[in-house]
Amino acid sequence: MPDSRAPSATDIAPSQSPKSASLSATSMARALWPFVRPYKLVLVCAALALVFTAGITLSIGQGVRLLVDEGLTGDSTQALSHAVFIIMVLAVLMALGTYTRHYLVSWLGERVVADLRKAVFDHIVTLHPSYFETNRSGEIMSRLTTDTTLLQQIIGTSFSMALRSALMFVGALILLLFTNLKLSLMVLIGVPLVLLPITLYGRRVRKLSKASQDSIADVGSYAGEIIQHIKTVQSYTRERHEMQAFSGEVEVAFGVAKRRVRQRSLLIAVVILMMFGAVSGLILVGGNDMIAGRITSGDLAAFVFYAVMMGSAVATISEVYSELQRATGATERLIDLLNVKAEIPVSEVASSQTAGQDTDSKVDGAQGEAQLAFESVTFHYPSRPDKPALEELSLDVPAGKSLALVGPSGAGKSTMMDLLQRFYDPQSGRITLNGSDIRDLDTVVLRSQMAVVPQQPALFTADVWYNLRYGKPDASDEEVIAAAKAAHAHEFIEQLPDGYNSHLGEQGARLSGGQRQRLAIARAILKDPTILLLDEATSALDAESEHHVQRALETLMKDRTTIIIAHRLATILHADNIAVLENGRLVAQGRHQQLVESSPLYKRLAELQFREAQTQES
Ligand SMILES: Nc1ncnc2c1ncn2[C@@H]1O[C@H](COP(=O)(O)OP(=O)(O)OP(=O)(O)O)[C@@H](O)[C@H]1O
Repeated sequence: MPDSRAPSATDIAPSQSPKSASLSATSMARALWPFVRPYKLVLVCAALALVFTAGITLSIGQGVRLLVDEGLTGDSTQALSHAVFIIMVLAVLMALGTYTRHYLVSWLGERVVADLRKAVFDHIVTLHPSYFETNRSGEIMSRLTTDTTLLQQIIGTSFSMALRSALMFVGALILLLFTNLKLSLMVLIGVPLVLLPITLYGRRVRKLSKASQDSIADVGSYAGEIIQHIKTVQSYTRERHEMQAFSGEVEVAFGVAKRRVRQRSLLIAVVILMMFGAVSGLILVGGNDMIAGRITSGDLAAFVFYAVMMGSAVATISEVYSELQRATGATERLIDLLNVKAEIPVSEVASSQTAGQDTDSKVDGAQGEAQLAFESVTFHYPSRPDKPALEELSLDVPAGKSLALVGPSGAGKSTMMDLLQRFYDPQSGRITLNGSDIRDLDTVVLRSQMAVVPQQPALFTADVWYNLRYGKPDASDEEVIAAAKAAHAHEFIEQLPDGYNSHLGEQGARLSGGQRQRLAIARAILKDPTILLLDEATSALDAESEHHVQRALETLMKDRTTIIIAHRLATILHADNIAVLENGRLVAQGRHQQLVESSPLYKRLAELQFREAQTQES
């Protein structure tokens, strides 16, 4: 049975350059081969079944000849039953062979595509965040779904159809030549004559079907957008307008579909006419030969059988050929995606985790005290090479102490957090953890020591348990509840419709900003990191929420090395050190009182904070 090792992105031949021009069918096969290779045995069995059924189908022609000559036109009932018996045996063998072929080939298509999807997804989650800034998520999703489905069709159906048709064509041709040379030549000339117009016409119909599919996709995305923005639509009372606009989209789709249906109906009519015309021609010539006694009626019947078989084999091959062209596009896009290099090296620990090895010891060994330092760090975002987001920045955060970052919007505060987590590496200078460059650490070892509480905490469409355990999946229920209590989240969680089993996320329970932050804080408390990266919510929380969040944060920050993008005065006042940033540079650092006296920028920012705090209190 199949080898269980599924290929990974690294199995792809490096010679496949991402910029390669449109792939040829052979290079497509070469690109996909690593995914098919583990299932060689299935492939061989499927090929055997295919050859077997093709052989049986071809021998049915001989059965037909026997049936006509001995059974139908002869006068022995025994010969008739004998001929029917042979046909039945052939039919049973064909059914068995077809079952095996169909099952194995479809299995192979599904299996290969499942592996391909996994390889693409596994690769995507290791990619650099900036990749997702330049590539739309919808496009990446469609590669995972639409492109892979197309390949499944090719591997699972079309390819075996083409192979079968090729075998049939050659087999039928040989049998024809043996039976009657004159009629065979007629077929050889007739098949292309009949197929050419059908193929050309078929291409037009296919183009229209693609247009039709596209316009249906437009209808879908139009409806999707309206549903997503339904509140805006209703509050601006645009329902009628949207109905009309949608109706317009639907009518366009109908118009395209109508043209396609008309062409397709015409194509069917043409096919019928041409096929019957060609067969009638054969019967006319062959029938004359039969009357003249040069061939038997069975020969003629077998002849027509093989001629039709050849015609449909050629038709199938031309159909598959155009599908293959669509599939090369899909393969190319998938291979390009698999070839995108992760700029930050993929973690060895993460790779061995996927391979099921024990990695806890490596990760745990890195825990302990955490002293952080930025040493003359200069960093440009890849999309902004001319403007540094951080410039010659040097800062120390002693183990267990807190550093508050303040500064106007765009000063570089979030960039510092990104660099600490190694979403990017600085172009010059270095960031150290306990004296060693974080570039020398495995990303999993580095990130496992950190917990991040972002401004807009990400909640997954799952229950509270799952969301809180995200950073520590093996935490017990008691540990989760203790973390929620420490984060002042337990009470409101209990009040949710299903308590800890309530579903959150997109369509889940609606949580306030403060509640979301407290869930994120609980998640961080549960992870129990040595380094804490906090981005305080900028939107004003109500006094009670603010109080809860502040107390939760105090619990969380205790004895941990903390870097916090501070928007609240209380946080700033309690920080061990405050760094004032402006345009990517460190302009001042110290405690609150020192800075009020020494830094005009800080003084201004602090005054704004005071004013806001006072307004909120009054
Ligand atoms: N992904 C990105 N690609 C290119 N430039 C970016 C990217 N993210 C941020 N920048 C730029 O880098 C600079 C620093 O941005 P950063 O987000 O670190 O500022 P910030 O101090 O966190 O601001 P805010 O308080 O508004 O969040 C800004 O000029 C910003 O436009």
